Amino acid sequence: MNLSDSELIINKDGSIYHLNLLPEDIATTIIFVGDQNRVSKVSQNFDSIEVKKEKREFVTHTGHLNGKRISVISTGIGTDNIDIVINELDALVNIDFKTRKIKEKHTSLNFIRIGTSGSIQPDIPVDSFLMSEYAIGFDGLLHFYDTKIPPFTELINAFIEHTNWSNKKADPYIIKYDEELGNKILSNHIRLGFTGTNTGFYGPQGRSLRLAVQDPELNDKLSSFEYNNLKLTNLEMETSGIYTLSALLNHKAVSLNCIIANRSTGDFSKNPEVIMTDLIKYTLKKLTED
Ligand SMILES: O=P(O)(O)O[C@H]1O[C@H](CO)[C@@H](O)[C@H]1O
Ligand SMILES: O=c1cc[nH]c(=O)[nH]1
Repeated sequence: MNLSDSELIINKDGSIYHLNLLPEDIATTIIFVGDQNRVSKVSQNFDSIEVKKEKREFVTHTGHLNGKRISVISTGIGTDNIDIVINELDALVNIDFKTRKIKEKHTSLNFIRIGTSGSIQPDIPVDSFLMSEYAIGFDGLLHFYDTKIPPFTELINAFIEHTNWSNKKADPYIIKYDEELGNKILSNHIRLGFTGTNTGFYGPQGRSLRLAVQDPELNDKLSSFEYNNLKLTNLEMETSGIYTLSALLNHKAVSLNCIIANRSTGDFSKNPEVIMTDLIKYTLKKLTED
């Protein structure tokens, strides 16, 4: 089946609609960052930079480090942007833009998110690093796809009961990291965690400036939830979407979090840029050593 012009949208120069990238512009190892200014903080560590392109909040640099080709792309904020980024990256490698047909040979990409996040446990301090072993999505993205991902039904039901989850919100869903890719990056500098992916930074993460939230106890319920020794550790805004689309499209994904806020103690990192630089350098070292 040929994909129509309105489904697979290709710009006049042959690049994909939002990312503005050609198939040859991306490596198979791709680092995601939320903030476009973080892209050059990653690529300044490369030995050489081959591609620099951007459109909207999606900035891409592709280069080489220690003989390995790596891309870094800013996703902007939220799983709605992740839906665009991962579908378009997958199209770049798995759809033939000339015939508009899905290629017979599948190419698998490695996605590594390097993001910031807020801890919800007092013993996970600011300036620490966390790899999301599991993510629970409060954003609903998974429900728009015909998914065969096995649901963690008992865990989700226990969560819904513990939090008295409002049925006006999207049904939470749970999804795991890619263990093989995770093990390549993991060390005793990084703890494994269970990450909540929210559809906003304020109300959805229980922050109240001038607006009251629907459930002021929600963050306490999130941090007190425990099921088979699994406790929720931190909140951010992309991981569940990255894990879901990677699993559905047969790519590998891992999400790394710099803990810059601790929601239970009220702390915020004194120098988030320094700890982010540490995590970037650490991750690049792990990705390029063999
Ligand atoms: O620092 P990034 O990677 O953007 O990640 C976190 O920061 C943003 C909110 O400030 C959200 O995108 C959240 O997931
Ligand atoms: O508390 C936080 C900190 C960073 N990013 C988030 O989404 N939440």
